[in-house]
Amino acid sequence: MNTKPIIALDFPGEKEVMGFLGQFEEKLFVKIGMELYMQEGPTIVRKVKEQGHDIFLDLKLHDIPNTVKSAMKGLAGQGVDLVNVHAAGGRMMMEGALEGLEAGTPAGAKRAALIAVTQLTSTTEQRMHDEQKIALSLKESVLHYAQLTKQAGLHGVVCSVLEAQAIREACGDDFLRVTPGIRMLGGEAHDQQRIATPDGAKKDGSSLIVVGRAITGAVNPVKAYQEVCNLWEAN
Ligand SMILES: O=C(O)c1cc(=O)[nH]c(=O)n1[C@@H]1O[C@H](COP(=O)(O)O)[C@@H](O)[C@H]1O
Repeated sequence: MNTKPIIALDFPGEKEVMGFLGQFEEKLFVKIGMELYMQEGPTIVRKVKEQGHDIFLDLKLHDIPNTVKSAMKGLAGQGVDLVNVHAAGGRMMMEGALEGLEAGTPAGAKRAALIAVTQLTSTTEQRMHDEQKIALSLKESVLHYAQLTKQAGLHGVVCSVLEAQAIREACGDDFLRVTPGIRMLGGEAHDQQRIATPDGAKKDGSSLIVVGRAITGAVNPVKAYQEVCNLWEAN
């Protein structure tokens, strides 16, 4: 798997995406999430893919097993490299997602890696207790979801950097820890609660980092991306 920082293309439409990507000379690893996909659909996936970039399609599926299986079957034909579901959907749902992905991947094509979101990086332990009524610590909840995800046969999880090391120890180094909530030192957190710097992420056990606004909101996105890469690759 490509280990470059994944840039979250959280833009309202194709025009903004192409304007952004046009500033880069190298091939990137990008994330197409709900904001963009709801506007542009599979077309934007195809167009970004045609430019040679790797794609994490982040639609965070969470439904009954049969529905997620069928949806994944459809997504599998879009040629993306990484896709996700919510671990809270349960083991059967995750197994269904994997089956759908296998069934929908065209013969001879490489199957996308499948990961599950544990606790969103915008969640605090207090909010998890109050709103989800989970009585564990946040780290225990994330670890529980990671182990459930591993039992279901998926390739890894989305978590914050704060839990990455514990997941590596419990689930092994090959089990992906994909960590959003990345900020440069002193950068604005926005709606994120569990944040870390790119070098902190590397030191604390992330396998891949997802970076959105620290790059897309920068005056010079190419320079910001290079700074993130330098910190991520330094250790
Ligand atoms: O699955 C994700 O990618 C995801 C999970 C999570 O727990 N937290 C999280 O922020 N994300 C995504 O990662 C990106 C983070 O964006 P920034 O906060 O702008 O860096 C967004 O596109 C989120 O949708």
